[in-house]
Amino acid sequence: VTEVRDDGKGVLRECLLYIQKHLQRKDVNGFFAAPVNDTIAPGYSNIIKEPMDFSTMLLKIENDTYDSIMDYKTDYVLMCNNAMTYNRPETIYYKEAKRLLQSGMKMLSKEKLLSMRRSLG
Ligand SMILES: COc1ccc(C(=O)NC2CCC2)cc1-c1cc(C(C)=O)n2cccnc12
Repeated sequence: VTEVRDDGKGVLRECLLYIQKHLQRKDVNGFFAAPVNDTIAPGYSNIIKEPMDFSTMLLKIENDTYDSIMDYKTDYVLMCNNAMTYNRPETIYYKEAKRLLQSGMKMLSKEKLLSMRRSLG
């Protein structure tokens, strides 16, 4: 049996792709699928200094930019917080961001990650 020598980044990439697939499924309208631009959101680039969206996070996963799941979680929280900063609480974007944040924190909870790490061996 040839032992699969992994540089470690491969395992992390697989985990992150799995996590992103499940988290992005919650974004049914695709509001977080691509960068927000000033045309659909007036003044967005003046208010949000560090934009983030799922397509950018996917690129970072594929380029092995993240060095841990917690590193990925930082971008995920940033994406949700941006939406809760720019949009008023009564908007669909704020409400979706709040929902994404809650479901994401369950998936990215310490317990969950520990059990995932244990199952990966
Ligand atoms: C990639 O971002 C988007 C893509 C598509 C849509 C969209 O289909 N909007 C229609 C639903 C009512 C208009 C909205 C957004 C969108 C996301 C956001 C976020 C995430 O703040 N946003 C804020 C204000 C206005 N539009 C948006």
